[in-house]
Amino acid sequence: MKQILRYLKPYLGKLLAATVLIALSTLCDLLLPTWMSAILNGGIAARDFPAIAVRCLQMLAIAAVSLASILGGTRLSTEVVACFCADLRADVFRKVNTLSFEEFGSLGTAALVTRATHDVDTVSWVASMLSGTVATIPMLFLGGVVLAMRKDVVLSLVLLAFVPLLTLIVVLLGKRVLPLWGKSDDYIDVQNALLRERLRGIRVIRAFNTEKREHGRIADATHIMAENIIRANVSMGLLTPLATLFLNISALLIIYLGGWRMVHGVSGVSAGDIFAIIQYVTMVMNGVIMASFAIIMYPRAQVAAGRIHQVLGAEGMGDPMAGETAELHGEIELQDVSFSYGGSADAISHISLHILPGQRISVIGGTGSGKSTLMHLLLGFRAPTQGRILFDGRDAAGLSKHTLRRGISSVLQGAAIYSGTIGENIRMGDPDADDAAVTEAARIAQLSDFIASCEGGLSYEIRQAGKNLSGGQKQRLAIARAIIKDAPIYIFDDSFSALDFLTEKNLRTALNRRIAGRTQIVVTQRITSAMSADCIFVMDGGCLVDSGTHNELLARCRIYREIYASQTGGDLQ
Ligand SMILES: Nc1ncnc2c1ncn2[C@@H]1O[C@H](COP(=O)(O)OP(=O)(O)OP(=O)(O)O)[C@@H](O)[C@H]1O
Repeated sequence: MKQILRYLKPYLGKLLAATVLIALSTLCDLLLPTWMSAILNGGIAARDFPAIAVRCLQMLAIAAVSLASILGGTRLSTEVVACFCADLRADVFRKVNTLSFEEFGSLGTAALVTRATHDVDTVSWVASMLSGTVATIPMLFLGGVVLAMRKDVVLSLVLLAFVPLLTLIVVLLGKRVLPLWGKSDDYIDVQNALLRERLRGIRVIRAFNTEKREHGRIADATHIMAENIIRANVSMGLLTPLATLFLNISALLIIYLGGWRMVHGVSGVSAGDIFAIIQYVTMVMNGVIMASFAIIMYPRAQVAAGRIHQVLGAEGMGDPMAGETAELHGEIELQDVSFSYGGSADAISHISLHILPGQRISVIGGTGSGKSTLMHLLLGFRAPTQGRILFDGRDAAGLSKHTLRRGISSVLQGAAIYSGTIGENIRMGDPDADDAAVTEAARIAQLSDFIASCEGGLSYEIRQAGKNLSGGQKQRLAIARAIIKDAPIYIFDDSFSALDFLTEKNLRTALNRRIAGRTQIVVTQRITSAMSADCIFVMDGGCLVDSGTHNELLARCRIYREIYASQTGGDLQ
């Protein structure tokens, strides 16, 4: 919690001002019953109208100060809480960007969304407490008790009976609802993950007509959460009626006892005093409810803070070589590289290869043979568990992430497209590119006709994740984004699979012209996409089984020949 509360530091001035203003408003509220009692005692009872008028004006002034200060205080407090949440969310998002793939895997995307939304909201309750109620609670409690006692000590003792009872009830309710809240909070991750996955795959669900079954699955998952929330809210719903009951009983007791003492002349308490004491008892009880509620809420906020800290405190990928700035020239060497995702088998096993600057490379292999994993290692997303990767003879471990990312332009499998315009999506590759450069990249990616057909051209709005684009349009847009970046190495991981033969041919011709002299690695399962490369690497079961030109491999590599035969219908040679 301490680390999370650090986010209030920039707003300490406003927080303090909010606290002072809200405290001032509470002070005014505490004065009002005394003034009212003075009107009843000194004005109404004495039939002194000028005194009544003066007191009324004074009360009006006090109420006006109270109103102005509560408005100002609430405004500041709201601002502090909103900024606190915004800063915390921004930091969670910033941290998420630096998480390693292992951390991503262990936390899960849905949980990360929950941390940045629901958990931040829960923790923001502490911020709002600190920027307001923190002063109100002791003032209501102490002020109420002292001012009530000043009127009549015996009548004020009613508080002694009801305050502990009310506290006990709130604490018991808290004990009951806290685990229920905890369970429903835990379930938010599960629910988010289910919803996210199902919404992403909504087309498949519709295509296979499984809406009913999926609906049932989500309903089952949310049912548990709903059950806990209902039970918690029903319990908490008891608080207001019980508090009102206690208030009414205590008011009756004060009136009864006060009336008895007044009639029997036991004390000099007046009707005005009895009225004021009832008001103060109400204030004290409100203070008690607020304090007890704070005691209940704090552990919940603490759990949320711990969950946020899971993200903020994560080690992240880090960059031990940050600050290092080398220029890559396109030479890549792998020396006995292996990589494991943590399972028993290596995803990549003892791979050694050498790529010269400017070479056009294809990596071909069956599904799951380790092609994408190999590309992720080159991009520095993961580090080899064994062996070395060298760029221009320099160990990649000695290069900064910045050097690697500036030196390699890539289209990853499943081309990610973002909401925004076509132009904005392409410019992600080079934010400084002018319209002419964007248009040229789009031309090479065979997107010109599509862009011309879109209303607004480059300004055409793409919906979230490219929902209004076809698979081939998404791939070409991602290719345009990679092309616009000027880099010595280009990686295309399964980036042409959604293109028809002619479009791929035209695109590859224009691409080869554009990036001639740069190292080009095309990962593919299609023989037609691989065969024109200077060198083809054949992968199988995480191993590099052979490498060479198309003709060399046809002549000597059984796996390559099988791939060739299966895709061209040609006989095995
Ligand atoms: N994040 C991951 N966690 C655990 N195992 C993984 C992960 N990603 C891939 N693998 C495993 O590593 C192996 C290689 O996967 P990879 O994605 O590199 O293959 P690929 O050749 O690119 O396959 P495809 O052509 O189907 O994309 C597979 O057995 C796969 O199950």
